[in-house]
Amino acid sequence: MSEREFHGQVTLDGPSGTGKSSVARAVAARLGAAYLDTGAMYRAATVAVLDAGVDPEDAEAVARVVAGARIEVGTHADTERVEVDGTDVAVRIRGAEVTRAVSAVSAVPAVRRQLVDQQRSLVAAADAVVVEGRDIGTVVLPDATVKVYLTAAPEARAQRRAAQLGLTTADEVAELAADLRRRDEYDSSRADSPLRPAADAVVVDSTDLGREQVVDRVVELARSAVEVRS
Ligand SMILES: Nc1ncnc2c1ncn2[C@@H]1O[C@H](COP(=O)(O)OP(=O)(O)O)[C@@H](O)[C@H]1O
Ligand SMILES: Nc1ccn([C@@H]2O[C@H](COP(=O)(O)OP(=O)(O)O)[C@@H](O)[C@H]2O)c(=O)n1
Repeated sequence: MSEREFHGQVTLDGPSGTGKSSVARAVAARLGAAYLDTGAMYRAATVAVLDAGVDPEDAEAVARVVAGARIEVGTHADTERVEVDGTDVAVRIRGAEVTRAVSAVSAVPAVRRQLVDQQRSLVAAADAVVVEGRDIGTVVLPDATVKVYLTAAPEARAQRRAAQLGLTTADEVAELAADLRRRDEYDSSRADSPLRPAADAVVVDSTDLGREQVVDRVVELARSAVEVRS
């Protein structure tokens, strides 16, 4: 099969800093597939919550605000479009304020139901798609063609994220590592759709792999899944 003949869904789940976004974009480009960043949707919902002046831990208020927000994301690997009620929030969703609050917002079941519905509609519109998040293989697309769960050692993840954000001082890196630990804990222990590998996911540990090696591995899995099917 040529890479471009892939039809189906590739899911990439895992904690922060394992390489999901960069790998998912590159795999989508290689397969000629659409790309969906579900984390960006939870981050956009968090912008709406913060702008409404609501406490991210107040589940009822969070659900109400998000139900009234229009969250739109693009599905092209090479351009990022994230909007809340028509305002571009693509830069703001990566800021520290949103990162601090996003795990609380995404633990609210009504928020998850709303965004999962939206994610499934976006996926249904694509013939081939790579979707990244925390619960894609377990909840959003349980019948996906290929499921990958990315892991990496916590120190490697913190180093990568620090380099990406241009953080250099030991204090900044320590603070970031603490934030990753806190989010891992929050995302893995929530009652609704906790972060964990699907039973049929292939676990790829990227600690000692370069980004391109991970991309090759995922493309290879997509290629063999289609060959097995045909
Ligand atoms: N295998 C890898 N080795 C080293 N750095 C990587 C690897 N994969 C991704 N990166 C880099 O690590 C940073 C975080 O990756 P990203 O894709 O944003 O992770 P995630 O979406 O899982 O949080 C980025 O700067 C990315 O280029
Ligand atoms: N499918 C998803 C995607 C993200 N999330 C939440 O959204 C947060 C941000 O996701 P992200 O993928 O942008 O995070 P990073 O890995 O980029 O740091 C996560 O910490 C989860 O709390 C989720 O609950 N379910």
